Parts: sequence; C-alpha cells; structure tokens
Amino acid sequence: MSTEASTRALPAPPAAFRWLVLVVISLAMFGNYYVYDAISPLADVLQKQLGFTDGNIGLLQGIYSVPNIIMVLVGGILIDRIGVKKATFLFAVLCFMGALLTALSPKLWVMASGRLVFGLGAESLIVAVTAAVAQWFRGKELSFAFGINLLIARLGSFAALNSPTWARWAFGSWRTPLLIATVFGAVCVIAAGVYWLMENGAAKRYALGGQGGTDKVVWGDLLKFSPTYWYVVALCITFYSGIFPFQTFAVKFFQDAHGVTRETGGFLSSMLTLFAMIGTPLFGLMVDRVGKRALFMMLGSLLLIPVYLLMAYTHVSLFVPMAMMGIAFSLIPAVMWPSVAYLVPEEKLGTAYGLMTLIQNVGLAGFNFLIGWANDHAAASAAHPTGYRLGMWIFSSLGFFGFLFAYLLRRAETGPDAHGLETITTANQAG
Ligand SMILES: N[C@@H](Cc1c[nH]cn1)C(=O)NCC(=O)O
Repeated sequence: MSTEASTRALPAPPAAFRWLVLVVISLAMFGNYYVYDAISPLADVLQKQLGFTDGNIGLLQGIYSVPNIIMVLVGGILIDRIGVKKATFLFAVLCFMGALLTALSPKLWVMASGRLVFGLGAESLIVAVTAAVAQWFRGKELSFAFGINLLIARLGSFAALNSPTWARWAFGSWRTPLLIATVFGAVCVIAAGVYWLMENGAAKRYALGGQGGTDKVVWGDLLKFSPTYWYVVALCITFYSGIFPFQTFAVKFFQDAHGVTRETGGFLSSMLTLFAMIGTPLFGLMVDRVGKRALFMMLGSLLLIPVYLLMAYTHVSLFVPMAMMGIAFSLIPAVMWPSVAYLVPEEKLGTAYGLMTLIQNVGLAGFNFLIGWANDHAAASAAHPTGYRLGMWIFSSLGFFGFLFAYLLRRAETGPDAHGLETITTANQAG
C-alpha cells in the first residue's frame, strides 16, 4: 500500500470505484460459496453412481473444515506478510485447484483431497476478502459493505443449491456438476486477479487505507476473555453445526424421507440462504435499535429445537420448518458476530474472531462426520427413511444446547457485570 507521504498527496478513491471493488472482490467469495455448496445437491447421484455412503458424503463436506483448524492461525499471518491482493489470489487458486481435483476422479480419496485443498484456500480467502472490505470501507459504509459482500457470496450458495433446477441436464453424471463447480472456482480466481489489477491501478492514483485486523489467534489473550465471550463461542459451534452439516444431507433427506425431487430438495435447502440474504441485514438494523441481543439469540436457538423433529416425525409442509430455520439463520449470525465486539477489547478482536472461526470449523468437521456416521449406522435411505431420525435428534439437541448457552449469556448480561449486549442501542449511543 502507499507510504504516508504519497497518501497525503493523493485523493481518496471515489465512491463508485470503491463499490466496484466491493462487487469484484465479493465475486471471489461468490465462486467460493458455490463450490462449498456443490456437494449436497449431488449426494444421491454420488450414492447411486459411485456407491458413496452418507459417511463418505459427510467426509467430503467435513474435510473442508479440517485444514482450517490450523489454517486460520496462519492465514492472517500470510495476509499480513504478502498483502491482501496477493493472498486473495493465492487462496483463490487453491479454491480452483481443489474444485478441479474433486472433479478429476471418482475415487473417494482423490475427491476428499480436492475438498481438503479447497478448504485450505476457501476459509482463508474469506478472511482476506474481509480484510480487503475493511481496507476500502473503514470509516465509510463498512457494515453495509459487509452486508452486500455476504449477499453476493450467498448468491453462490443459492446458485449451487438450485443447480439441480437450472443445470438439470448435468445431473446425469456425478462429474458434470463438479465441473460446473470448477468453473465457479475459476470465477473466484478471475475475480481475485481483477481485484489485484484494480488495487495496483488505484495505488497509483488514490490514497488507500492500510489493512485492518485479521483473524489471527494470539494464544496469550485467550485466558483473558470473559465467560460471556465463551458462551457466544459455544453458541457459535452449536448453531453452525446445526445448520451447515444439516444442509450437507438435506437434499438427500428430503428426497428419501419426503419423496420430493432433487430440484425441490435443492430449493428447500436454499431457502436458508434466501432468508439470510434478506433477513440478516434487517435483523442487524433491528438489534442496533432495540438491543436485547442475548434474548434474540435465545429466540433463534429456540426456533431450531423443533424444526428437525417436525421434519423427522410429521408431514407438515417442509416450507414451515425451513422458514423457521431460515429465520434462525438470519437472526443468530446478525446478532452473534457483532456481539463479540461488545465482549472483548477492540485490540483483541482479531484473536476473538479467529478463535471463534477455528472452533466453528471444529464443529463443522465433527458434525459432518458424525451425522454421516449416524445416517449409515441407522441405515437411513429411501427404503428406510426413519433411519434419518437419529441425525435429526442430534441436530435438535444442538438447538437445545444453543438455547442453553444463549440463556447463560442473557443471565450474565442482565447481571451486574453486563457488557451492554441487552442495553446498547443506536439511540443511547448517539453523540
Ligand atoms: N466459514 C463459512 C463456511 C461457509 C459456508 N458457506 C460457505 N462457506 C461460514 O461459516 N460462513 C458463515 C456464513 O454465514 O456465511
């Protein structure tokens, strides 16, 4: 980035340029999110054509998270060393190579290696893009910019989950949908490359801000965090483990247990993404105005407890539990991630978020593996749909534990050592 002397002489980048940069860099995340969600709509094809078990499908999705348990520690350091533009490009290339490797061979170990390489790049790419957005929008429209960034990223998930509809022709073979995912991996690389060029061009003409804090973990800080931070981390692991591993098996579960088509199953799963795209920014605005963050996290977790059991034991329209889950998936992330900023000192935020992402990935890996095992153990299939119930009980218990942690948080935040989670609003912070 520019030196201080040149920064003083140059004008700030025009707003239109900043928003263009945001769209370009978010397209890298769009490609990344597509590849992440490319497996679940393909689950029944992998089973029929390659004989994959649910344990194998869980492995393909869970192995994404495994390198991130370490990678999140080094990703931030790498970004600081080589800069955002080079790091984003490097991580995007890993995403592309991982997607390509996944499509190359029907052998499970090759596909799993592809997902591992993809995971190695994907989560660090999210960190690098977050740092880039902070760099371009600090002191400007930062929250809104993050909202747009996630909206564009989630369009990638939406496209992947609905690929059985718009790319129906591709699902005759296990490989074609994965090759389509590789094309989206290429979009990720192209967007990262264009961003590199844009930043180089802008550095000559405009004063650019420095990098923000990234998700580095400083071990010494961990013991100093308050119990309330750990309640949020515990909620984070239970909440995301109840959402993303559910989505891994959702399309196959809907097909086997509810007799819907792959297209409808994909759409039902994508309802979560759709709700989140619209609901997350709106809930964000709402809690900024009314506070009561722990209470809303309790509400979101409460919504999750019955949804899995409704799907496992009743024939209520799947749109009802998926809408309830969609509300939870919009509400909890909108409240949970910003809440950390009230619970830890500003200079420790990088460590706090890094640790939370690390622990989130432990949950995502563990529960993808566990649910795959549970489905196989209980012989879940179209011929034996009740075999899915064990997995649904595990998910429902996660909702219960999420509720418990949110309750403990609420109790702490209505006591004498509260950090303001329930009380701070834009009105009482104005001025
Ligand atoms: N760490 C990511 C994993 C992910 C999900 N979809 C694509 N990547 C994550 O948890 N994102 C949270 C989110 O709300 O998008």
